[in-house]
Amino acid sequence: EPVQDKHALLEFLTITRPTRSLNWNETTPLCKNWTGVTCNHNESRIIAVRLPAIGLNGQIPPNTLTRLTALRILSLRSNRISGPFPMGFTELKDLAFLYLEDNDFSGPLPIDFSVWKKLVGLNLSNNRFNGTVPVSLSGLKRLQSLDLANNSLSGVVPDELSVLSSLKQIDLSNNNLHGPLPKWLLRFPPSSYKGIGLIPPGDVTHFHPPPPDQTQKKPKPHFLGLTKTVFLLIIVITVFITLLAALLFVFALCYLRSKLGIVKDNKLEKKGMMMSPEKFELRMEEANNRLTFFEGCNYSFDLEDLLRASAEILGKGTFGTTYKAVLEDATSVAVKRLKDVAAGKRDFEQQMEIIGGIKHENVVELKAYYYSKDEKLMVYDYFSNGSVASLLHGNRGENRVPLDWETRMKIAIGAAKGIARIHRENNGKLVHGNVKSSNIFLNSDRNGCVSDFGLTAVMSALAPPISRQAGYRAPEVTDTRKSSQLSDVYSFGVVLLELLTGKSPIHTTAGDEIIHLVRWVHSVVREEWTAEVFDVELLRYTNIEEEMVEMLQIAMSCVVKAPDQRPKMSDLVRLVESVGNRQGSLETKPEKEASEISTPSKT
Ligand SMILES: Nc1ncnc2c1ncn2[C@@H]1O[C@H](COP(=O)(O)OP(=O)(O)OP(=O)(O)O)[C@@H](O)[C@H]1O
Repeated sequence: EPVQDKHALLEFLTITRPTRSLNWNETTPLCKNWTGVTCNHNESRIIAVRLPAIGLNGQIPPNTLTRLTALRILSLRSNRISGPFPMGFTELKDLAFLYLEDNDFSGPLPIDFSVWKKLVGLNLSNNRFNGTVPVSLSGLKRLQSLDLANNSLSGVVPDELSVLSSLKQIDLSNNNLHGPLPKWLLRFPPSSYKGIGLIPPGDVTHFHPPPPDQTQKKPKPHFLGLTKTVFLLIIVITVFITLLAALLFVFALCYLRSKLGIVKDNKLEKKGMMMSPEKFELRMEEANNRLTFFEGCNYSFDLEDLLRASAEILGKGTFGTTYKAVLEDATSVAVKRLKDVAAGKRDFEQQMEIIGGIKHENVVELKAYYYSKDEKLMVYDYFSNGSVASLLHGNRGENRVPLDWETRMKIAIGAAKGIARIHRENNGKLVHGNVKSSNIFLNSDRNGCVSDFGLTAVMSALAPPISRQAGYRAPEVTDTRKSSQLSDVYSFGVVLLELLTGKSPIHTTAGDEIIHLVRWVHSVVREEWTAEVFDVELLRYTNIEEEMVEMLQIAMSCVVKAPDQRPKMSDLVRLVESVGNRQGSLETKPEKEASEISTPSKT
């Protein structure tokens, strides 16, 4: 463990006291546990510190972070750090990425940037830096992205920066820069230098008074009148052209914004794609929004990190698409990208607060969310073992590991407890709204825990029914907003049937007949062929029949048509637990191989 680096960070923490608490502790292993900190391969040095939006205030204390001389990534963005650019950073010669944007830094930029020869990304935007753009930036041969937007930089844009051949993005917009627009800057989009007084070559909109004509005689009164008219005419024409240009600019901006929406959408869906900081900046300007983390969340990344992360689609569901995102520091998270959100920002945020406020071992915790006009995201821990749906129905090949009875019971008990917990929230009014096996995961104790709840309240009422959900949907639920706690009970009953039968809620037979699980179970039970209902994979256990039948009865009581005849979730916890806790149930061992079993059949 890098002890020296650890002390430097602890000193930094003691002095700065961020408003969001960090889990940095002298006694815990830094490289494994500390939020926002990444070590090198052999854990001898810290190579990355990412502390975005943790409420850092005041100046960076000297001789703290600057002792982390192996640092390659430093992100202190989106805090309230003030004071001059920390000159001690010259010690951090290995820095490849420096993110200090969205702070309150002021004063001039360092004169000599050549000390950070390895810099690839530099973002100092949205501060109050003044002075000139340092010529020494031209020495950063690896620099790919430079963002100095929204500061008070003045002077001209140095022509010397033309040598930055690796530069892919630059943003100098909204500064007090003036003078001619350097030719090299023209290879970047106009948004890179919008809002500054640079004069494009051959600009006709700038009025240059004609040089005084020495040979001209003193103008006669009528001639003077005519000059005035011409002068006024020029002013009118100039004003007209300027207005026209402004109008065109606004149109162009709107067009660009709508375009960016599409670009971003596509990118998110492509693995490993990155959104350019300048486009991102524009989006952020538009939304003025950040990821909102819930208390106790030990993640330390922000939206930009998330958008940069490599992403893989896990699946498309009722409320949107879920991605697995792998961040720079190898953390994996599941990001749900919602579609058809009807709620406004305030209602959405309120609902997220309700959802994120639930901390329970059987409820998948919402870690963070994001809301903007065009994008609504929810961030969860990623469950690498997959959902109960994939454990039950996935991998039918040779190396399939059947889900044993003990695990199925733990899933049922855990899910019941989780849903019951959700039903107690918001004065007992919160509805899960989407109980199904693909929304149930195994927690660290291999108990079921439920996810993807509380969304019906914010979604559009017209969400089209999706067949996969249809199998779980109670008959009275004609659109997703009509979900209730009793319709959750119905869906939970379907999950129980799924666990007992090993069949999907809607599936097709070999003869392409569509089978609705609830109806099928009803028909089989009615004909008193109950044993035929159970999953073949369960029939190898000889001492669980009674429990299976009891569970089947519980499941059937949940899926009755009349909502008020269904049990409450709190009752179900007791019922399911009483079956699960039965002596022997949780220690059942298979006694027969699946191949030895002959299932009862209708004859
Ligand atoms: N936190 C997570 N970790 C791992 N996989 C997840 C996570 N959240 C969702 N998934 C998986 O991603 C896929 C898509 O999930 P999503 O919730 O978007 O759709 P769904 O569960 O199929 O339908 P619905 O939107 O109706 O819940 C599913 O297979 C789901 O199990």
